[in-house]
Amino acid sequence: PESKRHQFWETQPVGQYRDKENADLPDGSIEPATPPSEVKQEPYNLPSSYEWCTCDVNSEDAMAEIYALLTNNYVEDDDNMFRFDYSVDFLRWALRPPGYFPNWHIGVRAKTSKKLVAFITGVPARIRVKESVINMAEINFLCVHKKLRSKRLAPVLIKEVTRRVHLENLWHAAYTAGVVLPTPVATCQYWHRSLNPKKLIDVGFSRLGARNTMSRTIRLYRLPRETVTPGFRAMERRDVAKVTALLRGYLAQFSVAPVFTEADVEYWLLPLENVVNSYVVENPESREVTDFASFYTLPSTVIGNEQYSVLKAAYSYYNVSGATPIAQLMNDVLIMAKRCDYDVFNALDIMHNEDFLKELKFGPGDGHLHYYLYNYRMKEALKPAELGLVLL
Ligand SMILES: CCCCCCCCCCCCCC(=O)CSCCNC(=O)CCNC(=O)[C@H](O)C(C)(C)COP(=O)(O)OP(=O)(O)OC[C@H]1O[C@@H](n2cnc3c(N)ncnc32)[C@H](O)[C@@H]1OP(=O)(O)O
Ligand SMILES: CN(C)Cc1n[nH]c2ccc(-c3ccc(F)cc3OCCn3ccnc3)cc12
Repeated sequence: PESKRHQFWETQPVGQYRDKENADLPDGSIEPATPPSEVKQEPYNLPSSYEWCTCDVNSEDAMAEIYALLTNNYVEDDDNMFRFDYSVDFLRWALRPPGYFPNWHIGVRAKTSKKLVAFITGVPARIRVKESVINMAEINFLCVHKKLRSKRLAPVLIKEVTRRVHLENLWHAAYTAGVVLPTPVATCQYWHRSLNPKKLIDVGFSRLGARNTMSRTIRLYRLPRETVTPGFRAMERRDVAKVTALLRGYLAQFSVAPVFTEADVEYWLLPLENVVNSYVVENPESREVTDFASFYTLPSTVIGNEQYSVLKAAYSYYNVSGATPIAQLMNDVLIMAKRCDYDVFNALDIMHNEDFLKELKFGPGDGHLHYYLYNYRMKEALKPAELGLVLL
């Protein structure tokens, strides 16, 4: 894809293909900070029939509009069989972390109909990149209505969120995408573990293996009702301090990872019904919290299937195997997901996930998720196992 031109991305402070020849460029920021007074004060120009709006995530109506735009126009898999169906509760959770900026929830409306036709968001995050801890923005939910595609609206949305992040004196960002852009800091593979194989085959997510019958396949993925690890239970507020210590210690080994405070752990990792599930292993004798595991809930719309309309999917989030073998810990998580009626459990090959994927009968997905940093050059791409960051 090096020959492919990136008219917009070539203008941005991101690793450029042409940098390859320039091996002596150091890793780190590409551009210096700009004095706040020099940051463009007014929004970028939109095509004349569109206008900017700030979406108030505390408003039911605004959330309904955001939900409607995304559920009909957001990310689909390569075969256009599934489309992410982020729930309103999930979006509120994803967009209001401690210290969030309301004006980083950016919409575009058609002036006449006032219809929401595009969206992009940022939330603040403290992320360590190698030895540097950087306050940055996590960019997500970039979406242009299907009817307005290929009109170069995305670069305007990206420049506008960049401008608003700059106004808060922040100069870096992290984002992920299924598409290849200049230039990934890491490229990960996603894996799927069937929990409801019959439904997955009926919707075309999985195919029956040549030498396998349906009943053999159902038996292959069967899970017990009960977890096996003594002290395995749902996380509670009283666990926040111990989970924070456990997680901070664990994430220190990765090249890119969030730096979580107790407030972050309380916000991002306490169970929230239909949004995030989290579990601890508390040693019955010592009362020590030795392990942690979590997943988030992100259903996908099944596009054009009479029998089913939604695929209930769980996504591996942050997991720490301390005293429990990671395959045993994650198998207990699979058992909980199956008990909560999930159809599939997804995971990326990041952190130590490779240590359980094959053993727990995950199969490889058909695409990749690329990780990006804005305004940070990293000459050598990272291996997925060096990544300790999960974006929603
Ligand atoms: C210091 C703070 C910095 C903050 C900002 C950091 C950067 C944040 C960056 C954003 C991170 C978002 C992360 C995130 O949300 C998670 S990735 C999910 C993105 N959303 C979707 O895939 C939803 C369905 N697709 C769409 O809505 C449209 O196709 C979108 C809106 C994707 C593109 O709309 P379009 O109508 O199809 O296309 P044009 O308007 O004509 O524009 C074409 C240009 O857009 C470039 N493009 C395409 N997809 C992209 C993507 N996923 N990231 C970045 N750039 C993307 C493309 O390379 C081309 O530029 P080039 O000509 O240079 O190649
Ligand atoms: C991360 N966050 C930014 C959303 C996002 N954007 N683009 C994506 C491309 C892949 C994945 C992904 C991540 C982990 C995973 F286990 C499966 C995935 O996609 C399966 C294929 N698919 C796409 C849509 N419906 C199904 C997420 C994303």
